Amino acid sequence: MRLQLSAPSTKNIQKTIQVTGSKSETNRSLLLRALFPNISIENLSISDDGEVMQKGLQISSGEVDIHHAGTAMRFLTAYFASQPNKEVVLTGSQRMQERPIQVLVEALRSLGADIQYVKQEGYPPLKISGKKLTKSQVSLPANISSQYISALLLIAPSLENGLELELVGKITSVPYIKMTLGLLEQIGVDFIFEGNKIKVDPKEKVMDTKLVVESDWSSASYFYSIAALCEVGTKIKLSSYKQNSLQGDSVLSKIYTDFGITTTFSDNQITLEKTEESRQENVSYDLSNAPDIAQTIAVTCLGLGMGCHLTGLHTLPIKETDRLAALQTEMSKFGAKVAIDSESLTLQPISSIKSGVDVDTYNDHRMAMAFGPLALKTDLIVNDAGVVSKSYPDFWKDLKTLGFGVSEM
Ligand SMILES: O=C(O)C1=C[C@@H](OP(=O)(O)O)[C@@H](O)[C@H](O)C1
Ligand SMILES: C=C(OP(=O)(O)O)C(=O)O
Repeated sequence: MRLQLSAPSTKNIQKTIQVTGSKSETNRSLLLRALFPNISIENLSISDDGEVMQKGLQISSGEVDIHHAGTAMRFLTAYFASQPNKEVVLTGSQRMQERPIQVLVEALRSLGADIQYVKQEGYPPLKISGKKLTKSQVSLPANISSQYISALLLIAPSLENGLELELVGKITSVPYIKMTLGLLEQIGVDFIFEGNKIKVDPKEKVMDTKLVVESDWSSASYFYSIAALCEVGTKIKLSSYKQNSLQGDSVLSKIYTDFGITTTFSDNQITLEKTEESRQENVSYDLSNAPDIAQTIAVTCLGLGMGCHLTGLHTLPIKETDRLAALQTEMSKFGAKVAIDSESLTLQPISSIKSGVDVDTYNDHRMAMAFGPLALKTDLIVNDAGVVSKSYPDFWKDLKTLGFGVSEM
């Protein structure tokens, strides 16, 4: 699907949008419910990643294909490895077969798991023969992906001796680890997280517990970007959000004050209001705790003619695409000057951007969604726009609700 995007007739938007549940909270909650059946879940993410996780958890033998879903790949690897009587081949899209998983496989093997690489050493697909894991101490690098750590933490309470993790190196994407621990806390699991050690106690049964998934903050980022590119007075309300979020991307409410956006929380809703024009020429952020909003922020800056220096982006090259390279290529099409290295991106301020650009999306939902708001500044085309279904299938429909021109070519 190739979409032509154009600006709404008014840049003073006053609308309300219901955003689907967080895919990160959803896929954790689903795994916990598979281990502890008296958990119930509300506001599940309606998305490809949530769907493949639900399907994967129902399978006991044969092939499980999780497409592009990183969390499903990592969480299900730990799940199947710890389930006696289950034997599966866990596979995914071509890109998933290029996303590393060795750290998790090594950690699980050190606990006694039986996991074989089907094709290339260190990468999916994996042949997993589930076993009862009785060892309880594991050490693993923490600087590549926090999902390996969350995967181990999620199965930890179901192991007969619990689990003690030693995290080696600088811990990346820390809020996602805290999100996992936050959910364990909600189901009554005891743990200690001190320095580079996490200890999780075993738990045989949990009380009847309802996990209510908050809507997705990474998805909210595109509305922050839209509000920032609109006129002062714009108000966009999003449901269902709360002030004490488990999601690290809720840092958006602070970051976007630099772009003139004030966030107010009330009755499960946030209101994003553009209260002033941004007065800064350059901004800089360390996004090692919030990697998924890097693309949004970079494109907001491009639209506002601002420069930015984003650091802590060392995980971006191994996500749905190499996001640093993809951002550089696509922003350059608009006339931007963008420099990247292995962990940062620098955008120079520019006074005007080119129109009629064809944005390529590289099978990455966030490439499509990050560039969408730029239609407020210039007409553009988004190629393979259906990729948004990974986390936010209604994204284009919701853009139409805000008044954007969205037409298939
Ligand atoms: O645990 C999670 O739900 C996630 C962790 C992050 O990955 P890394 O830890 O690999 O940075 C994030 O980018 C991803 O979208 C979701
Ligand atoms: C990196 C992402 O997802 P995952 O790693 O779960 O595929 C994302 O949604 O931005």
